[in-house]
Amino acid sequence: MYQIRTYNSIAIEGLEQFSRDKYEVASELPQPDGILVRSANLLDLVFPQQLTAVARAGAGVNNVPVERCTQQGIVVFNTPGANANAVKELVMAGLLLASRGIYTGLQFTAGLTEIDPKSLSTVLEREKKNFKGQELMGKTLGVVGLGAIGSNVANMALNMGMKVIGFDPALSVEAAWRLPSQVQKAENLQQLLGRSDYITLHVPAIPATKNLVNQDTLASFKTGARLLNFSREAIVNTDDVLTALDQGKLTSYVTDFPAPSLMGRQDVIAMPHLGASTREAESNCAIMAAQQLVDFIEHGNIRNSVNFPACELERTTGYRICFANQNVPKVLSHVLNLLADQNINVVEMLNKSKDDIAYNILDVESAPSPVLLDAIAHTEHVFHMRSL
Ligand SMILES: NC(=O)c1ccc[n+]([C@@H]2O[C@H](COP(=O)([O-])OP(=O)(O)OC[C@H]3O[C@@H](n4cnc5c(N)ncnc54)[C@H](O)[C@@H]3O)[C@@H](O)[C@H]2O)c1
Ligand SMILES: O=C(O)[C@H](O)COP(=O)(O)O
Repeated sequence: MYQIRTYNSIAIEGLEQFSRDKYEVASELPQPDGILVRSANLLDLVFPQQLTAVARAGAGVNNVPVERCTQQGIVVFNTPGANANAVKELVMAGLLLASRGIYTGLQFTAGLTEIDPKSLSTVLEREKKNFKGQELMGKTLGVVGLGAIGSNVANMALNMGMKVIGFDPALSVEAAWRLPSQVQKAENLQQLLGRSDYITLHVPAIPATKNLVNQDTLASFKTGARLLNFSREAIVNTDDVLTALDQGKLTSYVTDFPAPSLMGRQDVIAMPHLGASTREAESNCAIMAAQQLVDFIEHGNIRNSVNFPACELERTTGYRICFANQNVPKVLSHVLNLLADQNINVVEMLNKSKDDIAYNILDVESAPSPVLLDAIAHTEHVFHMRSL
């Protein structure tokens, strides 16, 4: 039996991907083969010896110690795009909340519990001027990061009659194809910030994006701009945003990652990390993460890993050897020689690399002996080996 340890509650549709005759899935397993996680913080977790994979049912992997996983031969997966529509829809709500007096207006009407019903309409009509807003149509939205979520948001904004300008220095070819031609491409962040009435952030939390919005970049914003952060807390310097709000540089800040100092302000709309919290997104992410985990655990296939190369091979024989090694010459040829020395024929094989890591799948004609497998596992530069 394989063991899968869950952190966070994972949608049932995902858990159903693990057949009961092969898998034990629970939140309290001491020696898991795989981990399934959402936002739980694994940064300080000591990983058990036989752990082979961590699957993040979602996009951001800043709660997973990816570098340490790589060093320990643990493959980290995420689920690109599986919750993008959910985030896009909440960004749409965020744009409206930042534009109209919805939030303050609701607070006002909620406080009218004691009012005389006969005067209600008079009071509402008298006070509504306090909650006047502006329309999105014709305004410019700056989208920072044009990946799965950013490109969806750009499309949505165009459909709402907004102009859209985008910035993404590392746009993938796939993402570029998804992007509507009406999206203007900013040459740099500063240009985007200076042209946008609304700015929405859709970048990963990585060292390069830490404090991306800070005192200096805020200086490039149009006065009165509105900022939306559905990415991560670390991408925005909260103190600098508070100063910008106080000085009127920013009109409002909508965030899915509220810091304590942001609470209780009328110009901050703070949500409790709700971006991916829809039935559909939770299910999509859980199914995708679980299927990737099963395919890796049972067949060694790698799809949507953030630290290992993509490597998928249809099974051609009953004997499969998978191994990972430092991406240096002669490792694969050494392993092939070990197999040849034992008269073991390779029927199909795939070798892929990503940065410093190479990963190999070898389908062989006959059963490799424990001694041969041991020799492969101990080949110089090999740091992970499984016979499946
Ligand atoms: N609020 C939520 O619940 C929620 C849900 C999903 C994702 N997220 C966050 O949103 C992030 C983006 O998700 P995604 O699915 O669109 O990921 P993605 O990988 O598809 O897109 C991220 C894009 O950001 C770009 N990028 C990286 N550094 C950049 C920089 N310095 N400037 C501009 N662009 C840069 C990348 O090239 C990529 O195109 C995630 O990493 C996660 O932190 C939040
Ligand atoms: O990166 C993500 O996918 C989101 O932040 C969603 O996180 P969650 O799965 O904890 O809702």
